[in-house]
Amino acid sequence: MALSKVFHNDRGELRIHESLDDLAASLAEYIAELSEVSVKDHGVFSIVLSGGSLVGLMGKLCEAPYIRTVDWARWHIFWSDERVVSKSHSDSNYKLAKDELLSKVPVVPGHIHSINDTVSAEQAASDYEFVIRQLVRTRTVCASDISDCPKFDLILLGMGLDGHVASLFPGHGALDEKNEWVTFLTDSPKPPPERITFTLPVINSASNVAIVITGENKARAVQMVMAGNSGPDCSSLPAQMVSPSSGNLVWFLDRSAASKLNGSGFSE
Ligand SMILES: O=C(O)[C@H](O)[C@@H](O)[C@H](O)[C@H](O)COP(=O)(O)O
Repeated sequence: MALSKVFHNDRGELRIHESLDDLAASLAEYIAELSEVSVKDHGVFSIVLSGGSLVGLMGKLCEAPYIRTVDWARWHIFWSDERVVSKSHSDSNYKLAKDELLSKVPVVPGHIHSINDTVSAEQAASDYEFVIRQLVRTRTVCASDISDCPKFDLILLGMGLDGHVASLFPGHGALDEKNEWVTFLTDSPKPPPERITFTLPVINSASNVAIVITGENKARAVQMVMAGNSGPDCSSLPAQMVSPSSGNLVWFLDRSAASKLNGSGFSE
């Protein structure tokens, strides 16, 4: 059992782990459990990945016992955001997940829903939304009962130093998108500039959202997010806007990322 301390506050459940290894163990256990519950409930596990360090931290899923016990054939895999580059490019979130996770577990290739990498960012966003709409129509992905959005079983997010999640950056217009499920950027402050991203209504309609943050360099951003402080332009940080309407939010932190949180009023 991984060593972690669990706290609750109005931002959800906070799990603070002694080490990266403990965090990786706890994350694998959490994902495997949600997979089991979702497959039992509706026969599918719809899981949404992000880029960055997250995928590497999911590595224990490729090992015993999960490699045998997870019902991989029921997984449908999506991305909360993707860089609009070729799937073989080192910036591709698809390539990252394929190399570090998906090529090591028996998922069904037809269940890996990556973007069309041969078109513009705008077209890629619209094509991706179309694919998801079809999957909601055929009930592969559940529909939200409180919004016109899909209800993914689990959306996994990382957080940048500036508090961004998916490709929703502080002060960017994509944060205000209310109608589209997937939008696009051609001016991402973090390279590469062209990206597609799930919008906040989609993220906040999920059954479960987990935000995974590690490292000392994220401690200040974590402190700001948890304290409800705003960014330099006085607006909320994107990570603060993640608040599933009828789902659960869990923050996975290591001790370094949580190092500035002491005394922030969390209750065990
Ligand atoms: O495509 C992307 O750029 C990511 O999806 C992005 O949102 C990432 O998750 C964060 O920047 C955290 O990345 P790190 O964990 O590597 O800092």
